[in-house]
Amino acid sequence: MSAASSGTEPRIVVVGAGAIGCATAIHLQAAGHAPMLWSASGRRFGPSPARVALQVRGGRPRAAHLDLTTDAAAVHAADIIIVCLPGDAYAPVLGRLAPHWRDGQRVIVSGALSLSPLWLHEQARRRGQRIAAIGWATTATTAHFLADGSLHMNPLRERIDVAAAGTDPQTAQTLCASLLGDRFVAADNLLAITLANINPIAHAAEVLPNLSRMDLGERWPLFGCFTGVVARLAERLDEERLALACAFGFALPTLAQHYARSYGLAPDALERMAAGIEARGMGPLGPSRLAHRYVLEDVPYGMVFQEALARSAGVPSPVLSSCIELLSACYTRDFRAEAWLVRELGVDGADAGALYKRCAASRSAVSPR
Ligand SMILES: NC(=O)C1=CN([C@@H]2O[C@H](COP(=O)(O)OP(=O)(O)OC[C@H]3O[C@@H](n4cnc5c(N)ncnc54)[C@H](OP(=O)(O)O)[C@@H]3O)[C@@H](O)[C@H]2O)C=CC1
Ligand SMILES: CC(C)(CO)C(=O)C(=O)O
Repeated sequence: MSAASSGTEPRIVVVGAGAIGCATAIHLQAAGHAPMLWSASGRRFGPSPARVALQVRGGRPRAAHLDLTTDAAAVHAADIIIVCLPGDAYAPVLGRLAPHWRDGQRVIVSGALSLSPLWLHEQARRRGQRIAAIGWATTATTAHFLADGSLHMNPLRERIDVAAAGTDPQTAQTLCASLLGDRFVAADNLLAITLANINPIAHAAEVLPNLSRMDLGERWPLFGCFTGVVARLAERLDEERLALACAFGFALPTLAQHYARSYGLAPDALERMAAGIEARGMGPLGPSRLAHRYVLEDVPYGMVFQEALARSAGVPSPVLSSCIELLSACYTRDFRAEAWLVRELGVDGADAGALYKRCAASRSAVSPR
């Protein structure tokens, strides 16, 4: 019997010691939990510290202390695992952890891209493991490390859409609310939360007009440079995302609504909202190198996935495809070929209705005991 089912505090492990992993763990602590941070590389805090100290900014400056391990046995022992990794870490890190899943575990993918919870759940089933894989459309909060090593983190978002494989959406919602409060909205289908993730399109609009800044290693404020030109590209990409969602019957929040719920602002023109985020000191610097997750994660795991889905559903996505094309040219990389999850899940050329039903069926496929 797990700790959770015996009525004691569930053992929670947060996978990924980046800004979001640390910020999620700190929010969990504030909600009365005792999470353990698990790091694959041990890069940020060293390979073996048991307890790490962080200076936290954003609101009242304070110190936070987190338990940290690099031992996969901690993941095996956990009742709830919260994955805070970029898409390009799914294969190396989750591939390494997969043999350590055990029956009854709930694995939450924060900011899930490319139907990753469906992939985790189906993979586990093939291994004979009964896990519930839960996807959040976005992260619990936004956060970034500052140059002095301190962590800037924002408050929890007002709304996070959640869907699941291996358990029903309401059970997933209740579990998530028990972790971080009443901010989770259950979606029936994992496709809905994948399309609700605005990062791929927002980041494409942000980086494309600023690629030479990244190439030159400049310091530039991400939201401070979110001018009208960025807003117009973001709006066109958002229209295509929402039209695709609509073809599946999902009415999703717009990018402006997402920013409103993430930063406590009133919905407005995107460039004015961005200026508001910047003025409140809530935004990060833009990338100062080309090799950044805004491209390396978001193109193959977000945009190429969305493009394949749009093709399956017969929904035009010319601006999305043009952005993939341009970024592939600028990076001299074939981002479409890098999108292994699209192939692994058989999304390209799939019948859109069949994919929808596969996600729907996965909810009740195997429930953790
Ligand atoms: N930061 C933010 O405000 C937001 C982030 N997100 C999403 O949340 C996720 C995590 O974001 P964030 O914490 O900022 O990201 P980071 O780039 O800081 O990466 C998080 C951690 O993932 C692991 N990792 C990163 N790249 C690789 C790789 N190539 N191979 C193996 N492991 C890797 C590392 O873990 P370790 O150090 O433990 O080895 C790293 O610390 C991303 O998907 C991001 O898009 C979404 C919205 C907002
Ligand atoms: C920039 C931010 C916080 C909001 O778009 C984000 O989504 C990210 O860093 O991944």
